[in-house]
Order: sequence, then structure tokens, then C-alpha cells
Amino acid sequence: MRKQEQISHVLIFPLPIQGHVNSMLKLAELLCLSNLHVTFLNSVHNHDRLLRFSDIRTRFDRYPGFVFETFPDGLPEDHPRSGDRAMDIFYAIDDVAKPLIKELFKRLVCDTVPPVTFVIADVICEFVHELAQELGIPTICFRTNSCCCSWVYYCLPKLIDAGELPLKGKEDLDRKIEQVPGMETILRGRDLPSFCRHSDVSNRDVQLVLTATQASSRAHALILNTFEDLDAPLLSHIRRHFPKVFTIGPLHSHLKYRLSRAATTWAPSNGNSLWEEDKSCIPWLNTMPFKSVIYVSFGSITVLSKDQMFEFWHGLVNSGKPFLWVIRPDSIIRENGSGHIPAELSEATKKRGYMVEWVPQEEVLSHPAIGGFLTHSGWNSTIESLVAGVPMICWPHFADQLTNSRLVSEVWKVGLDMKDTCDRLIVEKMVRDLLDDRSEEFLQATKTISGMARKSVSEGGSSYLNLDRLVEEIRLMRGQPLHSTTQNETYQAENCPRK
Ligand SMILES: O=c1ccn([C@@H]2O[C@H](COP(=O)(O)OP(=O)(O)O[C@H]3O[C@H](CO)[C@@H](O)[C@H](O)[C@H]3O)[C@@H](O)[C@H]2O)c(=O)[nH]1
Ligand SMILES: C[C@H]1CC[C@@H]2C(C(=O)O)=CO[C@@H](O)[C@@H]21
Repeated sequence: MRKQEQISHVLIFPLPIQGHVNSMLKLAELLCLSNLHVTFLNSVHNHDRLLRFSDIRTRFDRYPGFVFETFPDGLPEDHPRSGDRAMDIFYAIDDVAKPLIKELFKRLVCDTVPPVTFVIADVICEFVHELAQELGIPTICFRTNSCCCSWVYYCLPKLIDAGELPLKGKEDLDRKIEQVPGMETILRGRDLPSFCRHSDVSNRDVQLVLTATQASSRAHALILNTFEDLDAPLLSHIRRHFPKVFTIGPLHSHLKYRLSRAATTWAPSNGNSLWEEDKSCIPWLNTMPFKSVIYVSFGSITVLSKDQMFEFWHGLVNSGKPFLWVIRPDSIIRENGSGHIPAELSEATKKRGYMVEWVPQEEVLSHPAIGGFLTHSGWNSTIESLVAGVPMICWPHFADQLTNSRLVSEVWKVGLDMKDTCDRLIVEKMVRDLLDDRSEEFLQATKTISGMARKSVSEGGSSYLNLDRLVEEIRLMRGQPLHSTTQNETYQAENCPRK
């Protein structure tokens, strides 16, 4: 074995969308801080945007063992990559980009010094597991979504066998779901991930989630962006099927802690944003009273119809509370008809509203003026809100969001779930409940969880120790194949030209 092959070199592959790239870049930086070599794969589309709107270049330049590589995602430049077109990303990668990614993998295993010895694959990208396996490179998989949703995905075959899926109609939405151990008293049909609402389990999105989940069980270990105290009951179930689970989150908070302890004077960076962060909201927030503002954002892929936007807008204005609302340029569905904005909305917005296209969300959530978060319940947003101690109103509509919002309201009790409704009266009432009438109860619960989260990433905490164990595992696994034969060496002997 050549000398360079002694060095552990990790290849990280996220699904190329904001919520996945964000958390996996944080993981990448944590691994760099532990002196591992890391190559991070971005789609060309995302990489260009990250270079324009974030400081990734300067941030990662400081790690000598770090490299970005890119691949085309197979979609035309003007494709929205959001809303009901978000799933196109998978199928375009499959149709167009896969052979190119395979060549890239080969190059990284054969021609790179030191060669890639380990892959951390986004669970949902099944083909990455296949490629790594083909090349004899051990894989750890990373779930960027929540622990609760991951557990539901593992239980899907059981749900189907027991006839709990597919849901048979509207009446099934309120029926209790019994086949997800640990959540028997919590979940109703409507709280299952959105893919479960398809009337036919042979639907390709359902199959994608099922096969990716199955493939992940062949990986060496599983990484979750959560912490033990938050998800203990579910983790004990997951560990019966998947013995090696590394809970190392909340990743954003973990990274901040490790950076603050590293012997550097590196300035805190801005995020991993695919849109330009508008920081003008911070001086506006500075003028607002303590915990008075409701922050509204539906993440990076949700889109709203005009009717939905107006229901939220009326509800926010009628609540009488100041609001900071992120409306991405691509987030309102273009429809014919009147785009007329009623005078009462524009007047109230001038007085106590602030609308922007994208914000530095972690900074916003930790601002003292923020009293609540009206969110789509994406996992990053949820865990960022938990760490910041900000109660939530949840308006989920895709994938894990429908399950996350149920845990927010019924398990962690840190907010309210308005799923499957979009009505100005409900928005108004929930904003008042969150910020006034029930604020004490929600603030108390979020404070407790925030404390546990921070403890978990501090020295000696569960996530802190788990990250150290993960790094050790990667170092130990270097060059060792997962399976009985030394596939890695066999592959290299057969396919890498002799140097
Ligand atoms: O103005 C904004 C709005 C959002 N963000 C950040 O963007 C990320 C958004 O991630 P997330 O809340 O997880 O939402 P999505 O972008 O919708 O994420 C997708 O990926 C997640 C991880 O798998 C899933 O949980 C979601 O359901 C899925 O939609 C977060 O880190 C936010 O801090 C900003 O920085 N500024
Ligand atoms: C594009 C989506 C397909 C499934 C992924 C997901 C999940 O629950 O696994 C959550 O939201 C999206 O990021 C992914």
C-alpha cells in the first residue's frame, strides 16, 4: 500500500438542495477541524450560488485537506428546483449526471492523493451507496432530516404489510398509526411524511424513499443531526435495527462550539446560503421590543399560492404583532388574476412588518426581539429554532415536515401545528397564543430543550463524544473494506492505472 493511502480521506455527497448541503457542509467543517481530508461534492448550479452568496471559499481555504468538486445536476439552469418540481432533482441526476459522478468517484479513488477512503452519503441518494460499494469504499450514511421521520421510513414496509398504508381517503388522515413503535399514541395518518399520502405505494417517490432507506441499512453506520436527549425513545428503536448510530447534532451549534474552542481567530462565518442574505433586517429587529416579533420563513423549497400568501398576510396583520417575513423570489406561484394588495395589508406592513428575500436565519433566530417562528418545519429550521429557544407555529406540507410538526406540538410541546389548514383566523389565533396567551408554557419547554442541545455539543456532551467516536471510526476504517474481501484494493488493482 502506498504511503498516502494511510491518510483518511472522506468524500461527502449531499443531495444538491439547500437543506442537505447546509448540514453536510457543517459536518464537513467539523471533520476538517479533526484534521481529516475531505472532498465535498456540489452540483455546479449550487456551487456557483454558494460562491456568489456565501463565504465558502475563504472559509474552506483555511483547511489544507479540503477540496470542492462539482458535477452537473442534469437540470436546465432555469429549472425552479423547488415546490412540486423539487423531486425532479433525483430523476435528472439518475438520467443525466450519474455516469459523470461515477467517473468523478473513480478519479477520486484512483488518481487523487491521498485517495478517497470513506464516503459519507446522503441517505436519500441511493446510487451513492451503490457506487461506493462498487468501488469497495466503506460508506456511512447521513440523514439530513429528522430522527422521527427516519424512523417512520424504516417502518414503511411494516405499515404497508399491516394495511396502514396506503391511506384510503380523508377519513384515514385522523386515524391513529399503530405500526411505528415509540410513536403509537402520537401519529395520525396526516402526520406521516408527505409521500405516504400517495394512494399507490408503487408511486416512484414512495419507492425512492423506500429503496434509499433499505440501501442505507447496508452502510457501516448512520449519522443523525439530532442529540440523544431529544430523541432518546426513538433512537433506542432505531438502534435495534441499526446498531451504529452517531447523533452529533445540532450540527450548527456543534460547529460553533468547536470553532470557538479551536486555536484560531476566525470570524464567525455567514451561512451556506444559496440566496443572498439580506442583513438589513437586523437593524430593524434592533428597534423591536424583547420577544415581540414573529419570524416567518418556509425554507428553501416550499412554494405558496397567492391565496395562501394572502391568508398568512391577513392573519399576521390581524394578530397586531410585528413580523419579519422571508419571501424567496421563487416562492410565490405565478397565477393569472389580480395581484392587488389590499390597503390594510400594505399600511400595516409599513408600520410593523419587514419583508425580505433571504436572511441569515441562525442570527435572526437568536435575536432577542424574536418571540416565535412560523415555519414549514424543515429539519434544519426546527433544530435551529429549538437551539435558539424560539417556539414555533408549524405549517408543514412536504416530506418529513409533516412528522416534525407533530413532535413539535405533541412531544416536545414547543409550539402549535396548523398542518392541512391555511386560514387567516387560525394564523391570527396561533400567533397570539404563541406570543401572548400561552407564551410562558412554550418558552419554558423550549428553554429546557435549548439547554439540553447546548450541553450535548459541549465538551463531554453526547454529541461531542459521538463526533470524536465517528472520527475515530473513520480513521480505523481507513483502507478496510466493509465486506469479506478487500474490494477496495481489488478495485484499485483492476481499475486504477499503475503509477
Ligand atoms: O432566509 C432564510 C431561510 C432559510 N435559511 C436556512 O436554510 C435552511 C433551510 O433548511 P430546512 O429548514 O431544513 O428546510 P428546507 O430547505 O425545506 O429543507 C429540505 O431539507 C431538509 C433536510 O433534509 C428537510 O427537513 C426539509 O423537509 C426539506 O424541505 C436552514 O438551515 C435555514 O437556516 C436561511 O439561512 N435563510
Ligand atoms: C427532496 C426530498 C426527498 C426526500 C428528502 C426528505 C426526506 O424526508 O427524506 C426531506 O426533504 C427533502 O429534503 C428530500
